Amino acid sequence: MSITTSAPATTSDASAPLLAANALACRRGDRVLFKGLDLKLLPGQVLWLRGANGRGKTSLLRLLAGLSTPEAGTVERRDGLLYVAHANALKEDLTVLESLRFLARLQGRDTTEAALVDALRLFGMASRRDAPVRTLSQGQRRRVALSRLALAPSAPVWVLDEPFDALDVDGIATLNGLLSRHAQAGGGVVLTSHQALTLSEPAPREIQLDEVAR
Ligand SMILES: Nc1ncnc2c1ncn2[C@@H]1O[C@H](COP(=O)(O)OP(=O)(O)OP(=O)(O)O)[C@@H](O)[C@H]1O
Repeated sequence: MSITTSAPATTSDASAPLLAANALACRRGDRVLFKGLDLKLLPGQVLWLRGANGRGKTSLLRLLAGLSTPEAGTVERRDGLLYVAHANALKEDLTVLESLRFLARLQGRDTTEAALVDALRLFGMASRRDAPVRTLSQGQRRRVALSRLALAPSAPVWVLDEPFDALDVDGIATLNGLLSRHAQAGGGVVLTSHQALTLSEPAPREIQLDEVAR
């Protein structure tokens, strides 16, 4: 069974998918969370993965990112994927700048300090570059974690778990702008969000995990 999407196909259907899940099944413990799940992410698309708490959104994102192995099915992805987990994975005792450098290196990126500061500036965090992470609010931590998205050149596929969590109105606008530019440049995004999206360009395609077979 295929998952359903709420928007019609886009004109980029002719392009090769950035990411494709085929007949995917996921088991956590003794429970099958979903099975027979098909999904394609085309260049220029933002997919909004929805579903009730515990339905398996994070589990699916981790499968798409190659961080866990499916019970059945396959995931095909182009080279270059950036995964931002729900947890910010920032070290409390590092500074903001050190944290972003560390995250960039985990991605295999050796980025100049100027580029790191530019990315922080986009999220309004450049002035806190020397502050220890432990002194930041939740929203500020989210901004630092998301600054990875602003490091150019970026991976074509972004997999983002609750990226809007804890962001204020300005932070949401900044992230929306980044998502739009990424899609316009031919990238693709799969994200989860319990809050309604305000992104309009491109209009996100909804994927309702509650409708997928267990
Ligand atoms: N390590 C684990 N071992 C066993 N079961 C797990 C494990 N991690 C998660 N689960 C279970 O898998 C199910 C799906 O969890 P997941 O985090 O993917 O859901 P979600 O849709 O992202 O939820 P939420 O909206 O609450 O973030 C849950 O019922 C959870 O209890």
